[in-house]
Amino acid sequence: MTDLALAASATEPGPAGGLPPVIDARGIEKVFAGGIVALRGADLTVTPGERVAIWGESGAGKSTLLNILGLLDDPTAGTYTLAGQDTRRLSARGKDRLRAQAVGFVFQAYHVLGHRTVAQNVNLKLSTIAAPRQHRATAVSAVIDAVGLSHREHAAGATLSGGEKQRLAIARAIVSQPAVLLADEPTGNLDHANAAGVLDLFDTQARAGVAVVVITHDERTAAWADRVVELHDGSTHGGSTQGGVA
Ligand SMILES: Nc1ncnc2c1ncn2[C@@H]1O[C@H](COP(=O)(O)OP(=O)(O)OP(=O)(O)O)[C@@H](O)[C@H]1O
Repeated sequence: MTDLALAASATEPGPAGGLPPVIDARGIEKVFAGGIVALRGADLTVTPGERVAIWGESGAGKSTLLNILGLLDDPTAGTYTLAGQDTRRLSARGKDRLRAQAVGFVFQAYHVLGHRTVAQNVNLKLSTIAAPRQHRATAVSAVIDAVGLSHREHAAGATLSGGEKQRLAIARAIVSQPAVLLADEPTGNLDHANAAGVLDLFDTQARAGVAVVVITHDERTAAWADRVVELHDGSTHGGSTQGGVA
């Protein structure tokens, strides 16, 4: 388990008697400019090591919720505690710091830098959290090995296959040992074998205590999750296992 996940689980046990949630979002509303209501009272609690799929039709608010969970956007109402920190109390800089330390992102479109090598892509994430320079090379090599890309460590990102790009994106997301991994359609561009490889890597993270939250339209990915949370018109169904807040 990562330090942040441990810190989050070191508080009182949750209402259900298990680990307290590392993600605890309640009554989340998001109204965009022009009055567009994307979320209307969404709830989501996720404990360390849990694998949660978020499922819902186009426009249901899935990406909006993921952006809020990843501190890329603020809710217009509701409370959100991430890794034990009430995000309403954080400055913009505090949110940047918590995001860099606690959250790893994986997107459908990979967002790999094509002109940088595999190792440089991963190393960039470590520079965002100011990791000690003497530890970076070892940490970078270890995660590149963990995702099965050692033979491509010095290849340019642009030369990787789609499956390799997504494994690189996962290496970059996990190198900082986040408490939470947030993924938006991570298997959407991949064939069955590569999608299964991505889910295997997520399993390894979950077993290490990382909370994994995945937006998906893919039934295999939904079947893989411990829990499927349905978003419908900005509201969650099954967002919490703890005390009926969903
Ligand atoms: N920046 C924005 N400004 C205004 N409206 C937005 C903005 N972002 C999203 N929306 C609207 O909020 C609603 C929810 O969008 P969101 O992208 O969260 O849905 P989604 O469930 O992820 O959809 P999809 O599966 O198609 O990606 C939609 O009506 C969308 O048009």
